[in-house]
Amino acid sequence: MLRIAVPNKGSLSETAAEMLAEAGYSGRKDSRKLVHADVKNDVEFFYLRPRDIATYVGSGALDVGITGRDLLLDSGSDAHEITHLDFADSTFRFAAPADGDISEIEHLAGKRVATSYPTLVDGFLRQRGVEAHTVKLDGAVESAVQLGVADAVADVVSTGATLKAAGLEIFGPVILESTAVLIGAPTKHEGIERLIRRLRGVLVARKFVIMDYDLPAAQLEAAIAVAGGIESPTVSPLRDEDWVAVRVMVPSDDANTIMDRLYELGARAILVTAIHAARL
Ligand SMILES: Nc1ncnc2c1ncn2[C@@H]1O[C@H](COP(=O)(O)OP(=O)(O)OP(=O)(O)O)[C@@H](O)[C@H]1O
Ligand SMILES: O=P(O)(O)OC[C@H]1O[C@H](OP(=O)(O)OP(=O)(O)O)[C@H](O)[C@@H]1O
Ligand SMILES: [Mg+2]
Repeated sequence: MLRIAVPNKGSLSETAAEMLAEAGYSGRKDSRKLVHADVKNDVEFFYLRPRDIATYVGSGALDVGITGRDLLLDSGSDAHEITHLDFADSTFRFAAPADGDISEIEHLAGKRVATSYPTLVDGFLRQRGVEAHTVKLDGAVESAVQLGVADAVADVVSTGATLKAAGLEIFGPVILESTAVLIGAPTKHEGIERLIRRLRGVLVARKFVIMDYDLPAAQLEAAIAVAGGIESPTVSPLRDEDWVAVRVMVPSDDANTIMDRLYELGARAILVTAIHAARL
């Protein structure tokens, strides 16, 4: 049985559970349950704190897990990143009071930096020869400066709203671009390939839609230049020989722009449908 670590709470847990459900796995029904076996698919899920997942997978106790790239790197574990999962995108940045005297990484020398990711931050500062003191906090790191326990922070930034509300401003280089990732144990379990294929299928189903349209045959090359599909569009004859029917996968975010451009080329009856599952 493939043993899979999934986040039991926090920002990653809901989407991770949704993706596994879309990949055809059964999940726990009761949010307090810590283990769930999906016997039909020969996998067992362990619901763990996101921060602990890399430790379990790196030790080989579990075969694979879903966590954040920032948490993986901060853990220092032997687990490795297999693939990104396209959610929980964030950057990891330094920030300090907007009107203060810290605006470059060098200004952190001798200062206190609050963070929930001390290994990551210490390593980054050391690499750049800056000697600062990290203050380890569990969360709500943005309040540390206002409350006087630190001079600057290093934390996850998504919209930037939390930093702004705390009167802090980003400075210095990007410490890390993070995202949710699938991580694997040092020794590979044979069942992992099927899980990866299923999750990649979910990513495609989430990211792409199918577009069907009818087009004057003479415009085919121009239309393919607008939307070329993943490999090559399906082109079928219509009863009227001057027209063809085209089917192509397009990124869902671009669907409306592509429809506009195809319409301008003469395409008609443009239909967009969702993909429920995919194996490319
Ligand atoms: N606002 C956010 N946007 C995107 N990703 C985020 C955000 N906040 C946290 N993350 C990501 O979620 C992961 C942290 O998981 P964790 O469960 O600790 O989230 P959390 O929301 O901080 O949970 P907690 O309830 O303990 O605060 C990290 O990979 C981090 O980059
Ligand atoms: O840039 P933003 O969109 O404002 O998001 C970033 C904030 O989100 C997370 O906090 P979370 O809600 O997880 O609380 P925490 O600090 O207690 O972990 C993260 O730690 C930042 O504080
Ligand atoms: Mg958080």
